[in-house]
Amino acid sequence: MSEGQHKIVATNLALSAGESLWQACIEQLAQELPEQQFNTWIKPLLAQVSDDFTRVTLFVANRFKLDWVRAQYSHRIAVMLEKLYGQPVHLELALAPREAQARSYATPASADMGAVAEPAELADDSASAAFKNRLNTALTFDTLVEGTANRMARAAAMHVSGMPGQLYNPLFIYGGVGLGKTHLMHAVGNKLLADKPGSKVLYIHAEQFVSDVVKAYQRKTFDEFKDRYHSLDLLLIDDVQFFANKDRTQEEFFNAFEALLAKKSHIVMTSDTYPKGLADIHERLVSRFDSGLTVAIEPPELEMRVAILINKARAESAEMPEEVAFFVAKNVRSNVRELEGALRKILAYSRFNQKEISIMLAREALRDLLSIQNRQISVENIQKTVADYYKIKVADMYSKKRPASIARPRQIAMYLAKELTQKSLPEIGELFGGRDHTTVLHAVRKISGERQQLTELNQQLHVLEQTLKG
Ligand SMILES: Nc1ncnc2c1ncn2[C@@H]1O[C@H](COP(=O)(O)OP(=O)(O)OP(=O)(O)O)[C@@H](O)[C@H]1O
Repeated sequence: MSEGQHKIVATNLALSAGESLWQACIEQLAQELPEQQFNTWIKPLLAQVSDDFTRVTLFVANRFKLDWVRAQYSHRIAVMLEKLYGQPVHLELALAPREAQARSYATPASADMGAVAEPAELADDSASAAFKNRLNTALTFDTLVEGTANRMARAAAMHVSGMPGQLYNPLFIYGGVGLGKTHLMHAVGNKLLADKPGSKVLYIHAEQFVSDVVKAYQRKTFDEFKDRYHSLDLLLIDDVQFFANKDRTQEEFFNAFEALLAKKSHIVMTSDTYPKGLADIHERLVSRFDSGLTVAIEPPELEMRVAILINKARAESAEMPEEVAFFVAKNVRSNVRELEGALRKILAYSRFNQKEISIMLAREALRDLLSIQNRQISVENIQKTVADYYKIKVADMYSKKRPASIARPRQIAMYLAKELTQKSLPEIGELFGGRDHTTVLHAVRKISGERQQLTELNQQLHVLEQTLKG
């Protein structure tokens, strides 16, 4: 980062909203990181958020700290900001100018500019975090809105938190991005701890597990690693698809899995796909994943999206009229994280302009987002996306070939064309190699009927829809 960018500090870019985004981020990091690490590296950071929320610059006191924060925390911070905001956030690190340091680094001694701890000491979070459960206490069953989309998963999670180690072990929760899998997992841990405070619970992202395996390997500390993982009462492990192609990690996870199940500890996992859909994970592990209860979380339906918006606005001490919530929910359909992003924009917009929340204000606040949503999805795009997904040629979308491996993706593409575009049945037929409109109608009916029955097909359609809606 060049010196030139220091002047950003002086410019007054959407400070309140930016501050609240950054505030939410550091509150989350405070929950997840060992206190000493948090106080030393995160608390002293000064953040500058651009007014469209897409760029965050973090100012760090000196070159050493800058390198350290970049290496150790920048990825994590960027992921968290993206989670909080609902869209990718570009993160930059810069050296803080002197006047900003004087103004903003008036933090406790641990954050003293001169007092730089040894990296080796601080890098070792495996020991200091050994009994930190990494749970976010805000993510509970109470704050999770229930609807048809998550009813099964929620009921199973509730059951596990009440009677761990018994039914549904492991509990495998899968679904698309931002649908509340992580939230549900934390809720299980928080409820168990509320009921039985002495329980040993750990929430961990699969990537962190990978990194723990690597550290244990490098430092030859597998005994400590095993002590740590094999002694838990409840292991919550997020996004296990990240184990793909990591043989050593898979082996260690397999061992932990067997040890935990043998002592009737509970394991809850999440992933973006059902176990058999996981790529590059050993079969013995996949079959273990599937040996308890596997349950999907679907994208929330309209009424659930409305309830989520109203609840979340209330949690921010704001009232969102129902008609505004309907307007937003109809336009933001893909996942809850996006809904949260939309809500944050509306609240910030209303606060800055000191205006009541109305449909007009929401339309204004979400201008960019709505224009992206309204971007036309073309039949050609659907054909290409579906062909890529099922690994067939785009040309097969208009060919006369009939083997099931081709005919079925073609029917799925026809169904999506009817769902996601304004085209009529004859127009769609025309674009699929001049087929009759009754062929299209048959495909649409068949796929929409099967979608109700077949969870796997439903899941594939969600992935395709999310990809197409961008
Ligand atoms: N039913 C719900 N009620 C209230 N909040 C929800 C609900 N579902 C999701 N959320 C919120 O939406 C955000 C995204 O959820 P979460 O991080 O749990 O998604 P995820 O499925 O784990 O996604 P990813 O796979 O991308 O990590 C969180 O802030 C979460 O609290």
